[in-house]
Amino acid sequence: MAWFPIMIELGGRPCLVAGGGTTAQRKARSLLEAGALVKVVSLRFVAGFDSLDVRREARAVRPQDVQGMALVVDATGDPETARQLRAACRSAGIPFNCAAHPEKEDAAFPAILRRGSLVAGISTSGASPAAAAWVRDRLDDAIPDTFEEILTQMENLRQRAKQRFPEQRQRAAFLHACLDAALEKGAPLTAAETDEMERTVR
Ligand SMILES: C[C@@]1(CC(=O)O)c2cc3[nH]c(cc4nc(cc5[nH]c(cc(n2)[C@H]1CCC(=O)O)[C@@](C)(CC(=O)O)[C@@H]5CCC(=O)O)C(CC(=O)O)=C4CCC(=O)O)c(CCC(=O)O)c3CC(=O)O
Ligand SMILES: NC(=O)C1=CN([C@@H]2O[C@H](COP(=O)(O)OP(=O)(O)OC[C@H]3O[C@@H](n4cnc5c(N)ncnc54)[C@H](O)[C@@H]3O)[C@@H](O)[C@H]2O)C=CC1
Repeated sequence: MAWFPIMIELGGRPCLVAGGGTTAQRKARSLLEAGALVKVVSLRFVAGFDSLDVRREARAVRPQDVQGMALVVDATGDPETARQLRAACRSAGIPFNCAAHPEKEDAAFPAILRRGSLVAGISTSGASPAAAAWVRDRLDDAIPDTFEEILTQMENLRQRAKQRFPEQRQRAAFLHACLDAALEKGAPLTAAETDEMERTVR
């Protein structure tokens, strides 16, 4: 296995989940957290779907269902359904995730950590989803509670650095110095502290 991690924009984009079991429920929730418009087609649905903001269709899934989707997830556990959906996705150029047969998929779900703008996806190349989740949880423990606020400040400081420093080298030095100082302090810097950083770098 040699998987390449890539971030894909799913906000406001339609995604199909085939199957209505607990695995489909977890995949659907994960897609909703990314802002996707989720349609779930399944013969039956577990009760957990009642609290999810998805469009449900109670029927067998068909290859035509993949049309117009940004991503398709098969969580039916049925090899023939997986084969048909994968073929339909392949010919339409749509990324396909198969919960039960990783060897048949083009895309896998990692264990995900979200903290404001931070998104981390951890994979073990299919070896152990439990181990991927364990690494995600350790990462979660290691990142301070204030990280989200610091990240918001860093986003603003990047705009400021682009305006104030003509050279990339200065911009990078300023941004690294601000990040190190904020993490050391455990909170976003004050205006006086960022002004001081700017003077130091000049
Ligand atoms: C290849 C991959 C394809 C994909 O689903 O995209 C895949 C495949 C399979 N998973 C199986 C089982 C379980 N998976 C989970 C949970 C998660 N599985 C996830 C991802 C992936 N699972 C992809 C690779 C990820 C990587 O590279 O590491 C996570 C990270 C993300 C997510 O699903 O959203 C999420 C943790 C999320 C979290 O905690 O946040 C649990 C629940 C638990 O752990 O309690 C169990 C039951 C316990 C167990 O079996 O360990 C089986 C065997 C099924 C069987 O036995 O019938 C297969 C098929 C096979 O391997 O053959
Ligand atoms: N990737 C992962 O993280 C995990 C994958 N799995 C695998 O994923 C598969 C699904 O797991 P569960 O949700 O526990 O199974 P499940 O049997 O509870 O759910 C399967 C769902 O698919 C529906 N379905 C079956 N054939 C269909 C069809 N042709 N059209 C529409 N709907 C159809 C069923 O009505 C049911 O709702 C299993 O094969 C399991 O081995 C299981 C756990 C985790």
